Amino acid sequence: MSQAQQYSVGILTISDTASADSTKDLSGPTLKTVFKQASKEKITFNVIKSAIISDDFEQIQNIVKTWSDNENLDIVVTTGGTGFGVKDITPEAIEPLLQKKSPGIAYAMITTSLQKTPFAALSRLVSGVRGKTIIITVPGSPKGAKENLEAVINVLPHAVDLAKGGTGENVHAQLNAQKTNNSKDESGHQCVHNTKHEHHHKHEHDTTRSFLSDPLSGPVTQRQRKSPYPMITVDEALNIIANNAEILGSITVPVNENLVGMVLAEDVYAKEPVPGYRASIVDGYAVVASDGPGIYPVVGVSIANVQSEAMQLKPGQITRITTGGPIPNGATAVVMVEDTSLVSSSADGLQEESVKIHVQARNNEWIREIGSDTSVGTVIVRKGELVTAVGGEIGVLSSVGVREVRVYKRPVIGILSTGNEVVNHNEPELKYGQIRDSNRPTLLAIGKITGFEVKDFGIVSDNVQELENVLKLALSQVDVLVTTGGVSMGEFDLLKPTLERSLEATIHFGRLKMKPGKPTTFATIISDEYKKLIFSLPGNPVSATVTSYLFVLPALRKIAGYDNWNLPIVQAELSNNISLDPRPEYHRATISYDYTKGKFLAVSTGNQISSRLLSMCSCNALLKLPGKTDQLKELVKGTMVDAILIGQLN
Ligand SMILES: Nc1nc2c(c(=O)[nH]1)N[C@H]1C(S)=C(S)[C@@H](COP(=O)(O)OP(=O)(O)OC[C@H]3O[C@@H](n4cnc5c(N)ncnc54)[C@H](O)[C@@H]3O)O[C@H]1N2
Ligand code: MOO
Ligand SMILES: [Mg+2]
Repeated sequence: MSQAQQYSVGILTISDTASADSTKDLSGPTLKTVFKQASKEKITFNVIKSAIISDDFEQIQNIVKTWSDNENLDIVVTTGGTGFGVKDITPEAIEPLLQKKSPGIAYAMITTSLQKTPFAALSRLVSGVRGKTIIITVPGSPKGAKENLEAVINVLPHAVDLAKGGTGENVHAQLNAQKTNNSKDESGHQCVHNTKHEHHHKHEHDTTRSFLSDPLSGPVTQRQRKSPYPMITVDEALNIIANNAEILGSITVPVNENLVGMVLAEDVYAKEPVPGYRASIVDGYAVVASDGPGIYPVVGVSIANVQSEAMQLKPGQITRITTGGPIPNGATAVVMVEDTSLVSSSADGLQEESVKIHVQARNNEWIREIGSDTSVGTVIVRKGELVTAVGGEIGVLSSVGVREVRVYKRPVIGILSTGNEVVNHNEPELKYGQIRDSNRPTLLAIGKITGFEVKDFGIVSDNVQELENVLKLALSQVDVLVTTGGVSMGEFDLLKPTLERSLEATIHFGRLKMKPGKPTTFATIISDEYKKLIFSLPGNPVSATVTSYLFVLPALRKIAGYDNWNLPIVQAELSNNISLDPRPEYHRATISYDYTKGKFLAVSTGNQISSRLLSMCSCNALLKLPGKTDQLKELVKGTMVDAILIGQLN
């Protein structure tokens, strides 16, 4: 405890002027001084990274990501680009990188500045946590930067400690020992250490709301000509989705065939043994093994049926028994009927009187002991496990007297297509420019085959009001909403602004480094006290299908409580050369097991253009191909690649 706590810091100056001439950067050095002055014997801040860049979206993101993800800095402070100037984009670049937002930090900074100037109201600061790094943005003016950092610097060590999984107590002690000038803790303020706790109320983002999408009412002449959405990787996207996909709770359901497709919310144990009594494995005679071969009187019948109590057998006696029948007390083995012969029968010829046993039975031969199949207390299904029809879980649960189990609630999914040109697929005739809706039938089918309840919300035209109405209606009825179309750069691509501006949804990402599926959009909204997920998939039919497997299905599986919600991946050998796309590609292929080679072989489904839905036909795997580089333009036949299994192996 006496050792000083060390915190690594990076300072990023974001300014066109300063990046052209570093001597113009005054805020960077000012912030460094603030950190130096705040370093005392117990807590020291070490500024180990600093950089000056222009107001460039991608550069900002790259540096902040590197400093947090690769360099593992404790604190990253950016200065500049937080105002209302046309070039100011720092909050827009930083916000998508934050895995947890901390509007309180921005609030503390702005409140302090407001005491000096009303213009502080124009400050658009954002802050939060990425991994184990606390990221804060401060204004570009040296005065504002200093003032703002000083307002929060004393809470940063505590924030870092919590972000790193600590309790924060250590830092509290250090801070108290250091007797910092504004220690709130001395006045009895309690910190919340439960970092898992989430507040589910509607305006969680209000203090930091900022939009990347175009305004809804603006003319086409004013649309952004470059997507403002940072292009993130598929893995980053899956992480974001996983952080937002939460289990919905559990329900108790009876054990029957409807349990198939549900995921257990508890470990389930056998309540009764199987068999519940010592039982015969064959049809024959229960004997006392030590009697040996010989002729014995048949003193009773022990058939697989109700018996009030076990019969009693003495040495020198045998009983007839059927498969599954209860072994009489005193019997030590069963002899198969094939190893016996009838010696005498009753006068009416209906009953066996005595039988010859031809063989020497071994003790316990052909006897299933109580609980030898399933003993009491055996785990039958574990929490997080899926109940399948092949797995036999339903049968075993039935056999041991488990009549009900607790399972996770399954998410209800809504599906809709968007587009003025899109018409129902069974329309008798198409007008020029119309296309048949193939996305909705496909996604409805995927939802159904993967065991989820799907609701169809039809085709919605590219009209903000109609979109808003249907989206709201759908969101009131489902847990996860999947839309297709209208997420790219076209003037009728209205999903992003409608979600963000009309529905007040939070868009977590709007562009991915992948093919197909680049404009895939993921948003969340708090509705009916629940966090609902919205996947706005691209309209191109292949893109919609591929992204529904890659993103929607894992999310549904996570919500449904699957322990293992990722899709299975196998390695497969390419059967053709494949030229690489600049973006990492999810190439549709048919994979099958080749016994002579002892591996899976992958055959491409042909032309992979995102409109060619035929490339999905007979596809059972998505090959994960890397993006093209100067060194690697093509993967040759024979290369082993990861294949995400989306269909049956034939
Ligand atoms: N200037 C740019 N244009 C495009 C970009 C880009 O980055 N810059 N991205 C391209 C990519 S990649 C994709 S993918 C598509 C995504 O488009 P949207 O999500 O906006 O979808 P729409 O524009 O509504 O439609 C695209 C295409 O798909 C057909 N479609 C739509 N819905 C259905 C349906 N339910 N069933 C069958 N087919 C459907 C639609 O008619 C269009 O042909 O954007 C590129 N453009
Ligand atoms: O990424 Mo888009 O999905 O090429 O077609
Ligand atoms: Mg479009």
